[in-house]
Amino acid sequence: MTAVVVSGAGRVFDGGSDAGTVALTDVDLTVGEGELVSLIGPSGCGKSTLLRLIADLDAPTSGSVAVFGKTAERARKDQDYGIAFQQAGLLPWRSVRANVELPMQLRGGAGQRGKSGQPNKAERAARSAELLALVGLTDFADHRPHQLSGGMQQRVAIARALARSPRLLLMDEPFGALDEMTRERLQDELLRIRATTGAAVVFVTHSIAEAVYLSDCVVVMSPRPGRVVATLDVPLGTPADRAARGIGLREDPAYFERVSAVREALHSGDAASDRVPT
Ligand SMILES: Nc1ncnc2c1ncn2[C@@H]1O[C@H](COP(=O)(O)OP(=O)(O)OP(=O)(O)O)[C@@H](O)[C@H]1O
Repeated sequence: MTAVVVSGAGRVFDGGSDAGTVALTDVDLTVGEGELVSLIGPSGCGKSTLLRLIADLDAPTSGSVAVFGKTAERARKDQDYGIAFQQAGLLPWRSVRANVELPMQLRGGAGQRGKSGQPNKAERAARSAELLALVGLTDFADHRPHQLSGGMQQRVAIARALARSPRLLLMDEPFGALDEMTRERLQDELLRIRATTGAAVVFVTHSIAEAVYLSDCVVVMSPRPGRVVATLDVPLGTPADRAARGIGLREDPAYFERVSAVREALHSGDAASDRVPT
């Protein structure tokens, strides 16, 4: 089943006495099961707004959003997706382990409760141990977030997003605040996590290189009002292949070719835009 289908979605923010801000117009987006799709475009083009529509943190003013064939609201209530944003957003008074276990302690949707109920304490402990091993933080389970580096905190946030084994991850510049070395390491970890979990991902980024390295498909958006100006496939192998190649992939001519193609699409989107300069 398709993970996400956005059809003709628009979002106009009410401007009070003004005409309002048209953030998105007529956006179509499809994310297949297990696929990683990046959204890239200039600042203010509506990438975060689009992600928020998928997460049901906001509603479109036109068009529709479906997540695994359900309304976005139903998918949110069923905890069908995990979210990771630029700021890790960990609870400072909780240990790393307790942060990862948090989504398992919150009540799930009706579907979730009907199926298997909430995980008990032993199940939560087993799951958090598994996830902390996945992101390489087993030795830090009892630390508090402030005792970790920014990159480690972001890994905790990713582990937390995976807690309920979602089939979909929504990530808004999750590595944006990190230095280049840490960022590349976490990109490799995300490829590995995808290879392990098979989760689909919608990934917002400003980095062309990051989008190409991680994605099966890069969706290029125009300056505001955001529209999809190009959808580029990135046939550089499965997540497992890419993770295994690591630096070799970053130096592959096929990778550079895709980086150039995305850059050209971004610039032609800029030129084609009817944006009024601000
Ligand atoms: N809650 C809101 N109220 C009014 N306008 C908003 C709101 N949220 C976003 N906007 C406007 O919608 C447009 C798109 O914003 P959005 O944050 O989605 O862009 P973005 O592409 O994610 O930007 P960036 O790359 O800088 O993070 C902007 O013009 C912004 O001012």
